[in-house]
Amino acid sequence: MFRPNREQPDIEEALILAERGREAEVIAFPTGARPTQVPPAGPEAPATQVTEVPADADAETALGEIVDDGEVLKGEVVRVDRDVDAFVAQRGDWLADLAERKKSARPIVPAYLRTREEAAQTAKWVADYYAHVLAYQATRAPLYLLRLLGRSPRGAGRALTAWGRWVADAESKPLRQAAAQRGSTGEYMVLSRERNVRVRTRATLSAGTAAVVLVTALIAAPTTPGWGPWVAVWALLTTLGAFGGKKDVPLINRAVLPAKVTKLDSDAVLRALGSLGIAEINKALGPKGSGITFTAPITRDGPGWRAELDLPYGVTASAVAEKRKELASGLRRNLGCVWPEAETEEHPGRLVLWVGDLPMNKAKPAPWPLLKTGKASIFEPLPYGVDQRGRPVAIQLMFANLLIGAIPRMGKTFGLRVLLLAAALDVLVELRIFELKGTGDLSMLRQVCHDYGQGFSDPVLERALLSLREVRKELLRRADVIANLPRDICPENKVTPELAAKKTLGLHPILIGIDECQMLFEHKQYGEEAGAIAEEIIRLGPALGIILVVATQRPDKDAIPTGVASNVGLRMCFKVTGQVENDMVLGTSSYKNGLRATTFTMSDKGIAYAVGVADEPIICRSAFVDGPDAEKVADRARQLREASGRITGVAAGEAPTVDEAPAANLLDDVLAAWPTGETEAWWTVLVDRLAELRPEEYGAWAEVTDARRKATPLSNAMKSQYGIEGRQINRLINGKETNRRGVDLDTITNAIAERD
Ligand SMILES: Nc1ncnc2c1ncn2[C@@H]1O[C@H](COP(=O)(O)OP(=O)(O)OP(=O)(O)O)[C@@H](O)[C@H]1O
Repeated sequence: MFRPNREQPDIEEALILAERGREAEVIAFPTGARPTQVPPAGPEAPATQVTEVPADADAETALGEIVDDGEVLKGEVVRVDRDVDAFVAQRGDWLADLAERKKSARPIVPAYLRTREEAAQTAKWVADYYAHVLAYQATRAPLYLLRLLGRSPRGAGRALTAWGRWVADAESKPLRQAAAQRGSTGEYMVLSRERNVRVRTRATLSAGTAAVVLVTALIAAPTTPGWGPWVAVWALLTTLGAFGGKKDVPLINRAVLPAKVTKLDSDAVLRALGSLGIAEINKALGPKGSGITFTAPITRDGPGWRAELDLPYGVTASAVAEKRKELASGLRRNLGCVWPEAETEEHPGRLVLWVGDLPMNKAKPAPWPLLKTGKASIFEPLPYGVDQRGRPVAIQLMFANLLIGAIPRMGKTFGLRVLLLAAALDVLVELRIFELKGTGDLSMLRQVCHDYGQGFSDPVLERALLSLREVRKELLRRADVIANLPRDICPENKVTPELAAKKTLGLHPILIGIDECQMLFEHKQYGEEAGAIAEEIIRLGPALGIILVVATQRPDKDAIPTGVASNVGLRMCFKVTGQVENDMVLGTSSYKNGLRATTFTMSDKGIAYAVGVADEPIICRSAFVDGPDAEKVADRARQLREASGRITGVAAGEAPTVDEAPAANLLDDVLAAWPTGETEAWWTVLVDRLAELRPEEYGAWAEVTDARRKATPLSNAMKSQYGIEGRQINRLINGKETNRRGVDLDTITNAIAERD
């Protein structure tokens, strides 16, 4: 706003003023095109013409408009919002003010006491802290004792000097000297007499005390145990040692605290922010800078510390998050402990810095809530894992689709399995699972699957395509069913929990999970059609209760059809190596916006960026559910489904399960690969020999290093195709007894005989 002063018609001066820094800048008043008359700021403010500036106009435009009016306006350029502020203040809009203050009101119950877990974590931290300090000082106690002994001669000297000075009444000496210098004989004599009396009394007192101590010692000596004098000498020496201290060398060292129990303080935070190389922050922290404000004291928050602060104007929290490594260096903490985030409910410059006691990958994994008991509902968020602060993370799969990407061995299948197990615990969900690597990581779910395939041979991939075709048909049927339902039953034209529960409508949720989806989407014959159906499911499925979850260890445009990659709502990216893969999984420009799964290290297993799970992207770690536990959960899901009569398809034996069905006969191959002279063999040994025999058929099985996972595809195939169960076989390996599952040669030959 420009407030004219007609006595001095000099527009140039106004322009200079306008150019001179913020104070005199013409600021656009965000009212759109409609002019608003703003009341004067106070009684001294002259009644003025208000020149309105469009919301998007810059300073030059504003001044140009003034000249166009034909008037030469001259005067002080003032900030529009100054008047607005004054106006609001005049109105006494205390309600708005209160509402604003409420936003930053601190919680009544401190964060560290909000839940039982958080209180327990805080108590543990306090206990750890004091235990460390205690142990630290206790181990140094002998050193402190030696120090005291070393200082005792000095202490003895100081004590004797002080005692001598006291007996000799040294403190009154300056007074006597002053009286003598003034020639004040009377005063001097009085002081001398006083001193003599005092010296006599003190000397008598000292001698008396010494006599009492001596006599007591002599009386007590016969009854004192042998160590008594030593203790007395020790006590004397240490007391004298305490008197003999040096100011610059403290007796007791400050406990050196490990990062685990070191408190985060504001100095460390500011030092770290100052080391990021962000000019505005450095300016604010400089001698004439405005400083950086902590909007709340640094507190415990879960197993770590939380600092909340306003960055300087124009600096965003994501700019700081991008420099996480530098921040960790500035804080002298492990990278896995430092998690800067934006406080989304405030402004982009509000930074919440959470610094964990332990790196995320070293923290004890939180137990999965559904591990031992419980059912799930796919309409509710499914328990998945925890975020870096140890807070539970749940993922709402219903009405969404999920894409998971990572380089191999970072926890993609474990994460996928947690979600599939949770979905299996909702009896309404029809599961169609294809584990296209063939290692059997999801094989425990076969017993609850409507459709299941394992491996990457053509029959498995074809089965996966057929399943997608079936789902596509189902998509069309469901669209019809929903369109024909009365409004009061289906008000929002989408599947609800009530509709899903009505068996007759057939609107139960369907979850298709494809691990290593690139095997299917890149297939010469089936890939294109599978990709097209997947896209269709991604776009139309959510409202119709159909969910697609795909995971890949090679996130590129061939592995994931563009339509899938760009339309999927939930995304999880474990470690990847480059920006392209990062953006492929997390969405375009994610890398630029600071979501960098490339910064995860190889030991960050199970840790991923998750987009779409919460309002803002989060970092989370999947619950650790290993193979045996997963088997138990899947068994429980089977029981739940049996009890509610929801076993269909493959699980009910209605449709053929498709495994990595080798082109040749597996039984014959096992016999051909059998180690000469052996009557029994481990599955793992057979897998290696099969891979040698037919690398193209069995090569992938042998790539797996983990013994249990390596054995699974073969043992599963033998069981499902020929009903052959393995057994434990004990072998002496390097002098050590080792137990693994395997099979007897007789079992194989009998099965061949039976077949033939
Ligand atoms: N949440 C977790 N916490 C700790 N370790 C984990 C977690 N999730 C996975 N891991 C570890 O990471 C290893 C690899 O996991 P997983 O098999 O899921 O990897 P992947 O990405 O699917 O690998 P691939 O692509 O080769 O199949 C597992 O053996 C497991 O020990």
